[in-house]
Amino acid sequence: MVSRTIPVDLFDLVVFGGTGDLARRKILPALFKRFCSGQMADGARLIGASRRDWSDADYREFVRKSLSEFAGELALDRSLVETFCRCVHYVSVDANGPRGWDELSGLMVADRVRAFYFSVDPGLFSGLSMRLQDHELMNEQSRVVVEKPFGHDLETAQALNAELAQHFDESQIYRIDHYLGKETVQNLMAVRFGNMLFEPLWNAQYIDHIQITVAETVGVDGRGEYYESAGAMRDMVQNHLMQLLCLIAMEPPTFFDPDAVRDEKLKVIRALSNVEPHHIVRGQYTAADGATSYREDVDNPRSRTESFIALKCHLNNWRWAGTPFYLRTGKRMSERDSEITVVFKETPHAIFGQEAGRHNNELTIQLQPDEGITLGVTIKDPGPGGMRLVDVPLDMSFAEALGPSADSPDAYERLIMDVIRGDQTLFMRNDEVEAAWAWTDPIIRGWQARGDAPKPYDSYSAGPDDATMMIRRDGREWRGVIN
Ligand SMILES: NC(=O)C1=CN([C@@H]2O[C@H](COP(=O)(O)OP(=O)(O)OC[C@H]3O[C@@H](n4cnc5c(N)ncnc54)[C@H](OP(=O)(O)O)[C@@H]3O)[C@@H](O)[C@H]2O)C=CC1
Ligand SMILES: O=C1O[C@H](COP(=O)(O)O)[C@@H](O)[C@H](O)[C@H]1O
Repeated sequence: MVSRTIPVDLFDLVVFGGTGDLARRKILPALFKRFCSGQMADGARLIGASRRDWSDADYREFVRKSLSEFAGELALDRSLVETFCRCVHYVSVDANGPRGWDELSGLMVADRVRAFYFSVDPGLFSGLSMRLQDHELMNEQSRVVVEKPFGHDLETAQALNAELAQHFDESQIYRIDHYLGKETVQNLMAVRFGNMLFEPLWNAQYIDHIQITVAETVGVDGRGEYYESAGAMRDMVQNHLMQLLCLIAMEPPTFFDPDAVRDEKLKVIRALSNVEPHHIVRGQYTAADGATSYREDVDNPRSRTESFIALKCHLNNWRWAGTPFYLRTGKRMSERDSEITVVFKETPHAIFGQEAGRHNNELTIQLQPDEGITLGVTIKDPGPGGMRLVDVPLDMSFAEALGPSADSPDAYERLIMDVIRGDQTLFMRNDEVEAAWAWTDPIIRGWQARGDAPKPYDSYSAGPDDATMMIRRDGREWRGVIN
């Protein structure tokens, strides 16, 4: 089942790195699903580009395999797959040399949107940008899509921004953070700014603290080399968790338009305080339950890279002064669970007495799996036992509440269509990315200077005990299934 939508303008989507892992697992299936939904107008094309000497037919075969593996039931419909494949082309292009550029140029059609997706190593961005310009491939409706990682630190991110700015206008650059394309993440904005109910209470006066957890059961899989140089802080916190924090904490933008939203997010990042060393716990998974250790996975018996991080931070602004934000993310944890929990303060006075129990309302925004939003409300425990209080959930499971139309498109489906529509709201601006690095860098430099080693934790566990102790010292507990 795919959500049907009106077609976007006619486009050519050129995927540099079209034969790579990301294209195979995410980009091609996402485009196919949008095709099935009727969102790709007749004549729109996907053009795969990479060095290998393939024909259209070879690439179509690659696309068929990708769809059968990653596009679910839709890919069982062979006539759909074959009709889609007729929109698919391939050019052999070298980002670092002259090969293929004239051919690519010759393939382009005037008067349609051109999106150039850089799904390659960031070391190739410069060559691609230069050649796109030299071959006059950019028209007034052209965009470039840039994958993560966007830099390794502030300095490299600034250099990358400067490099891109030499060739493209900021309005043409779409920096992907796929978390922003997740349906529930967008719903977070709808819930906050589409209801009168929450916003008056959305501040330090009523909110005790906020938790953001993004836990994965997978390890680093085949990405050991990249991950060794990144770790959880650069891989997840600097971008995905930061974006979630922004959306939960930002002021209401005046309009739902790209710059209004990104201006507000930027203010949040700039308001982040430095993180004290004792408010950070780094961990590294060890072998357990038949699973390999992190060090085995990355083939480095001395690795000090973190596969888990938990930290407490504050926002230095009027709305949030005094409200801690607890962030944690890790690989090889006991469950796949991404959620944000907003824990409200207790009522100021316990009219039913302490023996009735006191409770905090909690708003839980579940990103994955099973997207939904739950509000914990305190009621009387039923029965004749007197006034005892109990929490019950007011549940907004999207699938139950909205039926089949709640079927969420994958983040890449949404984001690729936004690129074609020319809507940058869910993409990161240059200053946002740099501000995120400016906050991240001193934290990393701090633990490097102290020589801190990550704490070991068992694969498929809740992470290091120190993370539990960190929040417990504040008289609080991690929420959700991992605690
Ligand atoms: N895979 C993932 O899950 C994720 C990946 N990313 C990012 O996406 C980008 C791509 O990752 P991924 O797909 O995994 O990488 P892969 O190594 O699987 O693919 C790299 C692609 O680049 C092509 N390529 C390499 N050199 C050149 C060149 N000189 N000119 C033209 N094409 C070239 C390769 O094809 P050929 O060898 O034929 O040229 C291949 O298609 C990276 O920046 C990565 O960090 C981001 C999030 C998740
Ligand atoms: O960007 C990344 O995200 C994935 C997690 O994405 P999700 O959509 O499956 O939650 C993570 O595994 C990867 O390490 C990171 O680079």
